[in-house]
Amino acid sequence: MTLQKLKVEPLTKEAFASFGDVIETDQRPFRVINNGSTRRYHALAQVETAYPADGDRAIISIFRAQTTKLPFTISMLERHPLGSQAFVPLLGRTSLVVVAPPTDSSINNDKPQLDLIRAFITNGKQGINYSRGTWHHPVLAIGDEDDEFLVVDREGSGNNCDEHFFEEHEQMILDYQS
Ligand SMILES: NC(=O)N[C@@H](O)C(=O)O
Ligand code: NI
Repeated sequence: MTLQKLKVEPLTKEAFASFGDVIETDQRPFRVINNGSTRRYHALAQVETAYPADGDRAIISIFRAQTTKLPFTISMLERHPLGSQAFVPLLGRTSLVVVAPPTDSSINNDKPQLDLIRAFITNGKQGINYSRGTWHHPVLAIGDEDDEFLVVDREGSGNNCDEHFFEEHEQMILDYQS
């Protein structure tokens, strides 16, 4: 059985719009602050939490991710129905991002739409913020050694991680040569 190979696209704000935000400074507006010494690239992304009145909190973590050996089989995607999740590279390395648009978590057997799954390569300076409910593969570091990301996501009550495992014939191959 030949699995579909995902086309890897360069990450851009426009291409990623239905999945979330790209956190970057290239071509972005800024405010000059601190007596002219600093550019503030303001509100590049919004942290979403489902139940702020019930104590949902936005938290900041660091993920040290082992490198993913390519080619890699995408056998599952996950989503966070109760909040957004942002990954910002700390070591300036490129990484791969595999996403599908959010779907209606209120219906049974809700799952990613196979034909809408897309793969992106970051430029090493770009971070991403998955919108609440965006299907995505867990972090995919592809450098020669472990990578590190600053992660901003939601802490609170309830299940905030749905996983969907594909049928074997639905799995996809992810590969990338720089
Ligand atoms: N589970 C967890 O904290 N990490 C994943 O959500 C991920 O997207 O890597
Ligand atoms: Ni996640």
